Amino acid sequence: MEPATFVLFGATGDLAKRKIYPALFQLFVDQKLPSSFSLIGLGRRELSHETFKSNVEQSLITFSRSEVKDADVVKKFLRAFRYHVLDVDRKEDYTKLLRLVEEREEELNITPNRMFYLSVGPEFFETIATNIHESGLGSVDGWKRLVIEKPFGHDLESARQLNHTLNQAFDEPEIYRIDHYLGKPMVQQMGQLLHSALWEQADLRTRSIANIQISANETLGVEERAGYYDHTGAIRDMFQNHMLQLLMMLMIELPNRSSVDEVGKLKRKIMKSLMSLNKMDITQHVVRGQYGAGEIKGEQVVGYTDELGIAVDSQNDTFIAAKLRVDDPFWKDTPIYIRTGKRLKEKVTRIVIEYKSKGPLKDLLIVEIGPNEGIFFQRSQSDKERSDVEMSVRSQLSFMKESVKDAYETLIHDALVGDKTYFAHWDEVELSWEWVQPILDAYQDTLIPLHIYSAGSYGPHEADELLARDGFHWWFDFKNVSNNDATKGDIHTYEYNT
Ligand SMILES: NC(=O)C1=CN([C@@H]2O[C@H](COP(=O)(O)OP(=O)(O)OC[C@H]3O[C@@H](n4cnc5c(N)ncnc54)[C@H](OP(=O)(O)O)[C@@H]3O)[C@@H](O)[C@H]2O)C=CC1
Ligand SMILES: O=C1O[C@H](COP(=O)(O)O)[C@@H](O)[C@H](O)[C@H]1O
Repeated sequence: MEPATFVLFGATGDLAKRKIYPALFQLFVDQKLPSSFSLIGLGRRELSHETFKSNVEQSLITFSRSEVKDADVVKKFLRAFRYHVLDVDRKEDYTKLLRLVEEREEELNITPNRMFYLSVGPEFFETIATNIHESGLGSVDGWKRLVIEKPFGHDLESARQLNHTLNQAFDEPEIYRIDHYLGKPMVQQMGQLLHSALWEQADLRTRSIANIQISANETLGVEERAGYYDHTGAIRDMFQNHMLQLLMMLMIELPNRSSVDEVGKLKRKIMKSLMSLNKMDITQHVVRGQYGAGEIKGEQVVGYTDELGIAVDSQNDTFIAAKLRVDDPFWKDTPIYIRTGKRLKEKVTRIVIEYKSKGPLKDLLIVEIGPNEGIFFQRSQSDKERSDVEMSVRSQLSFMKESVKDAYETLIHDALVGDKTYFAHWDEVELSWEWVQPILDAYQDTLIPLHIYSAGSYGPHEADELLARDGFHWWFDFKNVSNNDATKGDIHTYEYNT
């Protein structure tokens, strides 16, 4: 792998501690970092190199997925780390940063390949990109790359504006937009696993699909992110990016497997084929919710507007469900239902493909993305009550060979080797915003009611009606789900109702 300097904006922040350092450490342990590697952490607070390193070490102890046992390994890893004080608005800080980066490149005798990772608030993205360009940090003989965290814009217009500014400093092939759902092992292996599953259940290959359901249900509430979340909501936080990416990743695999080289092109085609919603459709096809007080895993939790930092009269959405249609011969009769929300009954990200059938037995292909992973075939009796799911057969068709990797490990590694396959490309991002924008406008004009749902439920019952109108129901909204501690990854035991 080519040598590289990793310039990390936001090195003292939450994401760096929880995700970026543990991922880099794991890559180091797995010998997947360049042999000549330098990291320069940036933040406003004054820290010595040593204090910075010891903070990073602490974050490894707390968040690393493999136990940090060998002090020598950590010490070797931290040798690459330096800290530099930088305020994103102060141009002179970038000039000093350039000197430090060049010094380190000379010291290590490495080609100036620079990866700028923006783990800071989105309000800083444009300023930083511009200053990288103007300071000369981006004028390199080697490669330069910009890794950018979400959210990418607040709406269609701001996303276009942001992209325009970034393009003054970086070309599109140099911009790596992280969508951590694309780094999830199950999402990356979905194509391969789905096709081996369809090999086993060969008749499904030719059967028509009745509907598709994509759910990303969370038990967590807004946590400490009130400032961000209260003007973002479920639609911008999850739907516009992660949920639409899941949809694209699924649809490029059905009905036939596509070549990996074509991923970008196919995703664009899919987004273009999504039928856009007019005002009337939106009121009928989109359900918006906000959690009220309730009980999660036996504990009482407060409603959204009683959360710290949230306005008491906030009209922000913590839940969205939508019905999508695709203008394509294969998909034209197949509704796609997507939902995501906070403070729901269980933590699960799952895709259910329900096949058309004449009798009461329904054939389902289930892609479990997290916290459980695998592809299952299930033949189920479906009764009028949505939760009355009688499990007659459930067989695991495909499973992950390597399932423990964190999305950030994969994505940071891909960015270091210059593989953009699992990053969100501008066209997809723009098309996603284009699709979502009429819903944002409808929210703004209060055309869609905000339904309050009890924490610990599966969301507002209007989300059930969305499917019931078409003769369907959400699969696996179980009556009883016992979860263990969410912080340990939300492992469940399901109690099927028979
Ligand atoms: N945390 C998470 O779980 C996730 C975060 N993200 C995204 O990642 C990004 C970072 O989030 P997170 O780590 O949570 O945020 P934090 O608020 O925890 O950290 C922000 C970082 O930005 C630095 N910073 C703030 N203002 C300035 C400034 N004027 N000049 C230079 N540095 C500054 C802070 O350093 P200092 O205070 O030292 O200046 C700190 O290191 C955001 O875009 C967020 O949306 C995406 C997915 C999940
Ligand atoms: O990006 C985000 O994702 C998380 C959910 O991620 P998951 O990997 O646990 O499914 C969500 O909680 C957060 O609000 C959002 O910003």
